[in-house]
Amino acid sequence: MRIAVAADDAGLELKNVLSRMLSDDPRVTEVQDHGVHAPDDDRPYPPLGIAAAEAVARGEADRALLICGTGIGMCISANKVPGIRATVAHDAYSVERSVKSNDCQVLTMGARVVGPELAKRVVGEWLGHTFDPASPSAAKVARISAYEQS
Ligand SMILES: O=C(CO)[C@H](O)COP(=O)(O)O
Repeated sequence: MRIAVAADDAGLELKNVLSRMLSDDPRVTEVQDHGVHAPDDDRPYPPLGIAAAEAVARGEADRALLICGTGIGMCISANKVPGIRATVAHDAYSVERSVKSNDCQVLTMGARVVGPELAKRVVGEWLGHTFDPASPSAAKVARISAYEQS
């Protein structure tokens, strides 16, 4: 699985922790880091999250993991990219349903909301879930896509 990651300065430290974890995970074949890379880089979250979400939309990454202070700004930004379904989540059940019910390709987290150990646990679980296009949820997700395309 190819994962695009991005964070603003509030999320940089957690992004680095999670990127290292992803790089060590055998399920992950590539981590694409869209920045920021230094704590004095104060670029705002929208272009960073949008760049990572666009990589998913173009098929260059399978999923994206985006970090800001709350995860909310990254989530709103990523959801503006056509074809992207992004969610903020900090718990195991929500990340599971975000994939299995909603076919979300983007997970966003808040570095000011969740600690690194819980975040690592939740991201590890996230990697293990896949969407079943034959499930009853698929028709509901298709309704979202149809609205977007109309
Ligand atoms: O959490 C953020 C956006 O949702 C971001 O890290 C900080 O945004 P700000 O409160 O507007 O500075």
